[in-house]
Amino acid sequence: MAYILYESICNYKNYQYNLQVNIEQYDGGKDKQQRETSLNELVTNEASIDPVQIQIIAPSTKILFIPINQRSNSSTSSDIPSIIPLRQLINIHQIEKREKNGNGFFSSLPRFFEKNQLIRTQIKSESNSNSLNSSATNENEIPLNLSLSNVVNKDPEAFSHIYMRQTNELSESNEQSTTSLKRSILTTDEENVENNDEEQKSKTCVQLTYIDIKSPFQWLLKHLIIELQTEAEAKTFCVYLTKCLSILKERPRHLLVFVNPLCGKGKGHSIYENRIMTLFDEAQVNVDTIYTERANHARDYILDQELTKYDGIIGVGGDGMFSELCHGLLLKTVQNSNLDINDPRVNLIRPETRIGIIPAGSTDAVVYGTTGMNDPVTSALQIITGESLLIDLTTIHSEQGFVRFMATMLAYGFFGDIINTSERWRCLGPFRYDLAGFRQFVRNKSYRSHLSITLSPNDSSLHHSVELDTSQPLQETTKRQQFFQNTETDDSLKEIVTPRAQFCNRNCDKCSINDIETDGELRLPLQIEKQGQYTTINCLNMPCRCKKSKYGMSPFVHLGDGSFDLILVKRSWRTGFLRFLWQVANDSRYINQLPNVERYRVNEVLIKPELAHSEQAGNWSCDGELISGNKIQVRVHRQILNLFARGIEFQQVENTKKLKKPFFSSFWNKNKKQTNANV
Ligand SMILES: Nc1ncnc2c1ncn2[C@@H]1O[C@H](COP(=O)(O)OP(=O)(O)OP(=O)(O)O)[C@@H](O)[C@H]1O
Repeated sequence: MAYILYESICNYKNYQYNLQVNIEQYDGGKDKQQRETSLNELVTNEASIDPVQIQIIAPSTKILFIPINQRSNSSTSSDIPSIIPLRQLINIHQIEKREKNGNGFFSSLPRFFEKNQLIRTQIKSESNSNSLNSSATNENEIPLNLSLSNVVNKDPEAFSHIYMRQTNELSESNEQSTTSLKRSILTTDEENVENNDEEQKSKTCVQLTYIDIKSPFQWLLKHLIIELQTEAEAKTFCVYLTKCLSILKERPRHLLVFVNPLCGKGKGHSIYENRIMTLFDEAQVNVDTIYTERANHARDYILDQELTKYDGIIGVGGDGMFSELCHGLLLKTVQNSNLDINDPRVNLIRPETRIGIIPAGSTDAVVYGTTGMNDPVTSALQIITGESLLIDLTTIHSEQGFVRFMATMLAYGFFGDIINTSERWRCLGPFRYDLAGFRQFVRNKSYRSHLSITLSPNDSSLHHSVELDTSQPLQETTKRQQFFQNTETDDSLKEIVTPRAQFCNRNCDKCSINDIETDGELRLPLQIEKQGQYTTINCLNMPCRCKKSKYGMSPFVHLGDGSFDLILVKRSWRTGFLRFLWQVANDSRYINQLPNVERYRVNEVLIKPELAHSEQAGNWSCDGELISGNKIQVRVHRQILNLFARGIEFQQVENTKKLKKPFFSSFWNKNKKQTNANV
């Protein structure tokens, strides 16, 4: 049942609204523990509301702006949202608006303006100036409340010098210009206040800072200043909403932030100081910041220090920084619970602390995979609102024991060799990767390997009309095993084991399946052995999207379903491998249709290079770092990390599109047998 916690009239510009705070009563549904709170916790002594003892669902609380006295359809402002859900509210406070007689403007401008908001305001003030000036001819129609855009319109002289600075400084489009611009507005404003103190009269306004989620991939911070009728009303409104905000338990209050000053060509420092710190300030999140001084600084700090006072650990950097945080946190949990990390069958325990990553690296595959794009502000806002995403990680073991955790991709062969060569060519700068890639492509090396693959039992493609006798799981495994082993051609096997084409969404079905038993059907892992000559063998825990690959190498891998994708690229002519690379860069949804590519969804894989007498093994790379081993075992750990991220909301864009077969696919299929024979 919906309940109105607060109601009054407010003004925004020259429009009037019925302002409501609606809460929803808890009706005994699921998620009780997390969501309920008692209404009397929200109601203070000052409140006029009857402190009824009801349970409410805090996250469903919303602020409504209902237009009143509509004279025409255009009598509401498009700047004001009709609803601000509590989840999207960052903070609220009363501000005092002083108005100059005649040419009124604020003395209390919002504390913080985002760069793009300032630009938008500027553009708006230029384009709307005529219409607003003419609409203000009648005294009764002068806006009761003024935003920055109106201020500029109403008193062009007072702001003309600021306008000049805005134009000059913003055209430089660097972070510093935004900072100095903020200062310039406030300074000018304060000077005017001092000079005209007697002329001013006081009104009470409320500033709401909230997140605008117009695009699911990009979140923006916005400010809204509304005016209430009396100071008491404004105060009650702020008290209620502050209380509501305080019961959002998922929001972090204290964070530890590691900044890699060298990441992404040295942009980590400026991204953090100019764009992110102000957001944490706005949200009143306490932050302890450490600028890393060497590789593994963050990992060692997490391992050595007591971190229980923090609600989360944040890295400002790229995938390497993310990997450091994972290693620090997971190894600490392993130590604390006396687990043997060198045992390939180790069962890890999920750390309680959440990890967040603010993208500032050169690839940012983790952030692309978990938020949909690499926007530092969006990631910071998802941390502030306490979004949560459980993701899988894999352990990598060699014959020597534990090697490392893998978050994005493990590669043997082509991609490992590129990393190895580019390490030796460091003096060439970033260009070395392209050069090493070209060299490797020309060499067209392939490696003979043996793979023991444990297929994921949760992938529905495996339930291919095999009748199960659930009372005898062991026997059943054998039956299935036989079914797969007796499958005659490579093609029919491929059809059965290729994962379903379904993007991993926020709240996706596959990641929310609880166990290996669903629909009364017992799903058991299935073992297959493979042997062949491969140009590259890749294990992907995330899609690995980046600027150079729209969908990543494995677009349908799921973040939390307890499996990862194994992509095998068999030896082929260079043209065959070029097709694979082209498809990865442009549209990897179809790579399994290439004759030389196989894709499996797996729980575990053991990769053993098989070398003839004088042959040299290929190189291994894991999350962009070189690793070594004669045989490598990769094993997934389901939902082992809790990330501050929302997951990707693909459904609006991608799932509505029908997957089309690639242009060449019919040609490939026709010639598949011939190509295989040639190789
Ligand atoms: N102060 C530092 N000096 C040298 N290396 C550092 C420092 N801080 C972190 N590192 C190391 O730098 C490596 C790369 O960092 P990071 O991943 O943040 O940036 P990137 O390489 O630009 O981004 P990406 O991994 O997305 O391509 C990491 O492996 C990390 O261990």
